[in-house]
Amino acid sequence: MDMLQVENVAKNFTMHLRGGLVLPIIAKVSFAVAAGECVVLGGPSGVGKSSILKMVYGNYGVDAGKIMLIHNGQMADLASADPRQILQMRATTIAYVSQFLRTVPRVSAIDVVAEPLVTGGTEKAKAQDRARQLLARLNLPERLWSLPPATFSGGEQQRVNIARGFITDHKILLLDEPTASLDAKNRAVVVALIAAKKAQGTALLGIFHDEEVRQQVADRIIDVTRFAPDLAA
Ligand SMILES: Nc1ncnc2c1ncn2[C@@H]1O[C@H](COP(=O)(O)OP(=O)(O)OP(=O)(O)O)[C@@H](O)[C@H]1O
Repeated sequence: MDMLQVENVAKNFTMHLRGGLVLPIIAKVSFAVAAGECVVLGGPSGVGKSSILKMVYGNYGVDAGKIMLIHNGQMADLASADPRQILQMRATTIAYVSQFLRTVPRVSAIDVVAEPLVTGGTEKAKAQDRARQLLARLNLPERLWSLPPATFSGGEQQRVNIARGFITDHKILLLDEPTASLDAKNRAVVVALIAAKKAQGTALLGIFHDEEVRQQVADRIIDVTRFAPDLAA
């Protein structure tokens, strides 16, 4: 069953500082991701992979097309959803591991990780237990768990970010280079966590530059070059 269907999506960027110049980035982006499948976006740097992920998460607006997902048992179009609806979709349906953790002052790593579960109504102590399990699995030293991640290393912050993205049972999980700053041992943990999500029926859509990781996780690779806009039109 398709959990996510991207249909004829297009994205332009308008350069307001350059007299409103419109840059077409991608067009006619169409693909689907089924439950239990990991689809990887491929293609050269600058081709639009991150832009697609940001549109699917609602961070970037969409200039044309639809982003259909099963939300609360019904098909819904994220591309035309209002901000309040997008936040509801993020609370229950669609999760995202960004390239970099956005740290919040004075919030401990455990609470940063537990927050998406608490927001979804899980009791705080239970959410923190789950957060501890994930941080241990990702080999984050226990002495760091109660500290705010602002001073953590790049790889430590990324592991907090991964734990936060993987803690819920959302049916769609977006991954923007989750293994980029990790060592081999922790890359292998992330590959195993992805396999577990697939086995649970999660639909995963991601960007992985590491060829070995990509081969291990991808059921299908979509070359985004094929969505380059037809500039002759
Ligand atoms: N907010 C923005 N404003 C203007 N142009 C943007 C914006 N975001 C992305 N772009 C442009 O859109 C194009 C696609 O960028 P995107 O980050 O999606 O590519 P990518 O395939 O993910 O690249 P990489 O592999 O290097 O991360 C690039 O030419 C980029 O400069």
